[in-house]
Amino acid sequence: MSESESPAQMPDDQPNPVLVGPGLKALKNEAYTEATNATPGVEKISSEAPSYFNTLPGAKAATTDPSDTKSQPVQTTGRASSGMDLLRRLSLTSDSPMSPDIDPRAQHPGLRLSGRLISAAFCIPYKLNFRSGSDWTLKSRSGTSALFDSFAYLASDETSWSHTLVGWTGEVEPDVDMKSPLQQIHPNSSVNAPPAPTNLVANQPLNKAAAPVPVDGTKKPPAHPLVEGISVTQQDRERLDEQLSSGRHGRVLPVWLSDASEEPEETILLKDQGRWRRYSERELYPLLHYKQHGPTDGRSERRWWADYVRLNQLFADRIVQEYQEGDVVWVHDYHLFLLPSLLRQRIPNIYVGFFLHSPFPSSEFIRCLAKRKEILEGVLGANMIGFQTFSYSRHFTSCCTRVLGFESNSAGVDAYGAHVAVDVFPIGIDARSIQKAAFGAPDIEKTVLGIRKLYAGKKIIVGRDRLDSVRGVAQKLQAFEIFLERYPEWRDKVVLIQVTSPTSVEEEKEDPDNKIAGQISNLVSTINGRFGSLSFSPVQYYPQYLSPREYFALLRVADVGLITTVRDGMNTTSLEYIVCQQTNHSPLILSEFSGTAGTLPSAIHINPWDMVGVAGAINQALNMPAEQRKEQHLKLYKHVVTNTVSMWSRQYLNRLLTNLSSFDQSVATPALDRAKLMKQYRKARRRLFMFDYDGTLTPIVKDPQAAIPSDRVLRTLKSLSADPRNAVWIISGRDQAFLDEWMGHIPELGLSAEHGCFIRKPGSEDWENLAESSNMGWQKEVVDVFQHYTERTQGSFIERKRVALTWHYRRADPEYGAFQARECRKALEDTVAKRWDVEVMAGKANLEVRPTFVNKGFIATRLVNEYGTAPGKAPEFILCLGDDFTDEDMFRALKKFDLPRDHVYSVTVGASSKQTDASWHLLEPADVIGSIQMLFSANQDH
Ligand SMILES: O=P(O)(O)OC[C@H]1O[C@@H](O)[C@H](O)[C@@H](O)[C@@H]1O
Repeated sequence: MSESESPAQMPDDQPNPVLVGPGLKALKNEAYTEATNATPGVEKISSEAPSYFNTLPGAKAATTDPSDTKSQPVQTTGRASSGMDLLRRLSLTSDSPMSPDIDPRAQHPGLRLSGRLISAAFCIPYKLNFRSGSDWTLKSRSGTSALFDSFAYLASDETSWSHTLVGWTGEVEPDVDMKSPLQQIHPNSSVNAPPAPTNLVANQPLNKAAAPVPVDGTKKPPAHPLVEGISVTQQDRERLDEQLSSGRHGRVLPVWLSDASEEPEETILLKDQGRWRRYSERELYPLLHYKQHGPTDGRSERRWWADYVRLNQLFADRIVQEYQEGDVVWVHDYHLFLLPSLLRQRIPNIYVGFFLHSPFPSSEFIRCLAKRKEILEGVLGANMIGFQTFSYSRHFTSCCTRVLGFESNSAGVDAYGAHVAVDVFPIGIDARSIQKAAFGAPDIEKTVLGIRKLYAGKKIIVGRDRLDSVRGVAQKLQAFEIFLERYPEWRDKVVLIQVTSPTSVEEEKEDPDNKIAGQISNLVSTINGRFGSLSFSPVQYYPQYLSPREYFALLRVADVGLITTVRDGMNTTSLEYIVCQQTNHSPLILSEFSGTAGTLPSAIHINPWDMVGVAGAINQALNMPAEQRKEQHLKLYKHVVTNTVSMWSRQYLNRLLTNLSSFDQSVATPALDRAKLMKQYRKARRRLFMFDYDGTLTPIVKDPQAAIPSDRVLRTLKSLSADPRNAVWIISGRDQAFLDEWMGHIPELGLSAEHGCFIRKPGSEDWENLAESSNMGWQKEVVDVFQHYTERTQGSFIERKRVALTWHYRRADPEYGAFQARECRKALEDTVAKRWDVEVMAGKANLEVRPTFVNKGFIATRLVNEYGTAPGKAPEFILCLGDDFTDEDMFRALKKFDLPRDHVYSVTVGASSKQTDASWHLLEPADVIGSIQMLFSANQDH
């Protein structure tokens, strides 16, 4: 995720774990994240420094304790609102709690909600240190701070949800004396040792790592627990469950990722723990950020994929164990793309939302992914998918159309007949706690003064990024060099303080050459060599984690905030910077490639690839008059404090529930009950089968002529129709020639062509034309319209049948084809359909026109009527299967007969959430044949 890593930015060896043992003791100075939503037993930081509001002239102190979440906004007087009034009000309202949510159960009575919300995120908000048999050590996990704040909000009294967070434990680390000597120096050394930290203010190395390691030559070196694996017993796991349940994020259920087979074993061995992130962080993360790999033999990728599937399955298992009817599940981010579908397979009516925190690129990138189908289908199991910006959502819907052939528009995707809503929710931050940390944390004023003193007389440009190639640090340095070149008046008067924390990207972490780090340090040396002197270096580069205090102090002292990311889902650093600038009003230079850009139009937007443009923007920002800075900051600030992370959570959930209410999910179609079907099949002596062809007996393929029946299908139909008790019909939109050619050799089959225009009875070779008497004058007009669109839609073509006409766009560009089909349909409905009695039908990547008086429902009715409907005459077993809109006519026709319910099985092929008149569903054509073979072989046994 592309949120900033604050507030927990310290490296793991910082001596300030947030939570230690079951007592959940928080250390005062670093635990600001714990301050707003105090957990019993967790000590709060005190906030003595004046809040922004209190520092404003004439402002009335709202409360004495800014951490008091029950504080109320101050009422402003009746005079006209000045900018300052607004700021004052915003400053306070952002800090005051929102009124508790209205209970979603009251708002959406039709949904039968339980009031419980299960969030699924890749990792729990803590890093775990483990020693068998004793308490776990829990530290705040860095990164995705906004998301963790959202969980805290959902678990707080401010909402009526009962919240449970399900997440992976993350890489469990052994407690310090279980580690190898190497591990004791750099706890991260299995991954990438952090550089020796330096103190930002004193600029002195704190190099603890330089201490010599005592070596006892008489002892065998200890086994490396991260290599050998860590064994965690059932009791250890239970102890952790207990420790986790009392934090500010509410109930936290850890997912244990291991190779243990089905049932969780008594003792779990955690080994090569990094493997669980490999597929998502090596394959998905780069691609989502527009980076493509070179070709490989694909072996490693297959292994990573297997782990990715297992990871998602283990999450599904954990959630299913926890699930109660009416629960809402909210899945976060690309590590869990498969989870929505895995959940839906097991709980068809489940309410699931998904939110992607990273960018979603153009389909041109996604289509390069070997598992593109699985990934898209996985996430389409959700009822609603949220994105940070409109362009990401647009890319997603377009991808579903291009890669999966699903119809989509900006409101959502029709996946197997189910509507999956797609919407945009730019994430915010917890402005209130940032404000408190930046202005109220102990010693922060000292740190601010320290930095100012260090760079007295200089303008300070601040950059804080992760060292991923997509964060644009190299672009920033290059632009800064050009700035110093083109604007010599600023030399010696400006310093760029650039802080980078280690990359979070698996692939880059393990790059032995550390290319990006090398590139950055070369650029820093070049700039300092060119423009520095013995006493001053214009780039101060800190490759290290910062403590929250240093981080916020840095954002406060900045004269310019500079963000040049080349891809970023959101970029919450920019939002935190705005909160920290409430007294200075320093401008923000923001890359147009960050998700935040769309919501912050008052920042100075730059294209990070245009170095000269960025250099100009730096000059503009440094020269900006105070009044303009204030005015721009006011607008930015207003956005940040009104669009907080709590607001984001609420909006997402409200929209999800509204969508669920409008597409009645409670009527999800159940999977065909095969046992029931078989029972009735065995009992019945008169049985009627009606099969659609395309999409039911064969999968939909690019070229309609290539959709020929497989041997398995033909054998099944032959065997089924050989039983004299069975009447078996194919009721298709296909023409007689096609049906004759591929199924005509089975004499016992009944055939109906062109959506009911023709029928060929079992045992006969002649076709009856039911549309004989109708005037076909409409055909020429339809062909003319089709022709018009064929000429303008590359890859489309017309299929002329005897009566019905079909325009196919399956081989055209999917989005353009769908667009043209809509236009074509409108043109037909406005002209031909007004003059003639014909129906225009949208099929799967086609448009069909046929006379209105015949349809598949008419044939179904006729076939049932041929038996007669009186008891003893009517068929005792009817199985009718179809996949598309035209087959719904059959399902509707069957509903009109007054036959016993367990005698009639109407089955749609597609998702359970499809809007259909069928009573049952099967997922795909292979399941249709499987179910029929089951009946047939069962019958042979009897
Ligand atoms: O009704 P079915 O069997 O699903 O067929 C629908 C359409 O499928 C297309 O593939 C055929 O080219 C059309 O001619 C046909 O009408």
